[in-house]
Amino acid sequence: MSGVSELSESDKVFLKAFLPPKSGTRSDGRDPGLPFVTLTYASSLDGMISLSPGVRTTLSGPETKSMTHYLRMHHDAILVGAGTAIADDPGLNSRYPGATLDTQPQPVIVDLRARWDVSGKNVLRLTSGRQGKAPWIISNLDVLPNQALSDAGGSLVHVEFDSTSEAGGGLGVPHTQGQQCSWSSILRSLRKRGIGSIMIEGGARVINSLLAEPMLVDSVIVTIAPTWLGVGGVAVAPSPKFDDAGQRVNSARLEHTVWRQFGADAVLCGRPMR
Ligand SMILES: NC(=O)C1=CN([C@@H]2O[C@H](COP(=O)(O)OP(=O)(O)OC[C@H]3O[C@@H](n4cnc5c(N)ncnc54)[C@H](OP(=O)(O)O)[C@@H]3O)[C@@H](O)[C@H]2O)C=CC1
Ligand SMILES: Nc1nc(O)c(N)c(N[C@@H]2O[C@H](COP(=O)(O)O)[C@@H](O)[C@H]2O)n1
Repeated sequence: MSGVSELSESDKVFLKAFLPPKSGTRSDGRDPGLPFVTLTYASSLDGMISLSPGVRTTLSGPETKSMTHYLRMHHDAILVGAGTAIADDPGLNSRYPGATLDTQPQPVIVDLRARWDVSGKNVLRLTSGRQGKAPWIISNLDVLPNQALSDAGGSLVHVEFDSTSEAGGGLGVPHTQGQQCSWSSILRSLRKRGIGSIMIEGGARVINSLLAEPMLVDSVIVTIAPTWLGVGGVAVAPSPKFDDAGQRVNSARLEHTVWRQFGADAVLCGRPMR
């Protein structure tokens, strides 16, 4: 049993304006080289997404879990960072009633340092059971994919380091923590591979870095669970931001917000203010 059930018609109506447009691409005349990006995660009342680094933590109740699987079915791809892949061993498929292999999102893992070994992981188990697609791994290394990955039909997506990121780096040079690929490069390379819409689920480093680039994010859908995880949890807290006068300002903000209760949880949808 997946514990995922159909949403009510009114839940679907609530979410509709925040889903990717039917074509899967941006409808507002903006950059066609980028996919429609939905940032979505579950948070506690103290802004935490897990109890401590590397610990898989259930925050969503059954209703918001069902919502997540509904959202997954409405995107071409679903992305997490290496930290999440290592901590959670996620399935990254949609278990929403009626989901077929065709409607499954493409799993994407950002793992530039090849820290995560996909062999024997849930995502491959689901691929072999035809319940999910074989993953793509965003990598900077100029190496052949892991045997288990290529046997399953998955692949590496090569993305260059951002030239402005800490410590530089380049093709084939193992990078140190701190070197980044720009989100724009990652998203553009996925768009070139046919991804028109992508749901980005986390973890904290991925979410925090994307909140600093509101131009790249179309929708934000946050589940808020009625619980506090406490000090030591993994927080969503983007880097501080300063105005031209050097005064501290809010790091990010949503506009056009709507709220709805799903079971015991609240769901907040909005668009990042640019
Ligand atoms: N409640 C929720 O909804 C969710 C909770 N989580 C939780 O979050 C935690 C994991 O968060 P966190 O540790 O921050 O890990 P992340 O999943 O954010 O992964 C971070 C790593 O991904 C790689 N990465 C991400 N973005 C980039 C980029 N632009 N360029 C280069 N590399 C990038 C880096 O790998 P490297 O360091 O190798 O370079 C980085 O360290 C887990 O405990 C998990 O359970 C996760 C998702 C959702
Ligand atoms: N929406 C949501 N609520 C929670 O309580 C969570 N812990 C997460 N985590 C995300 O979901 C992934 C697990 O996915 P599978 O069910 O294994 O497919 C996990 O990796 C996080 O991205 N999300």
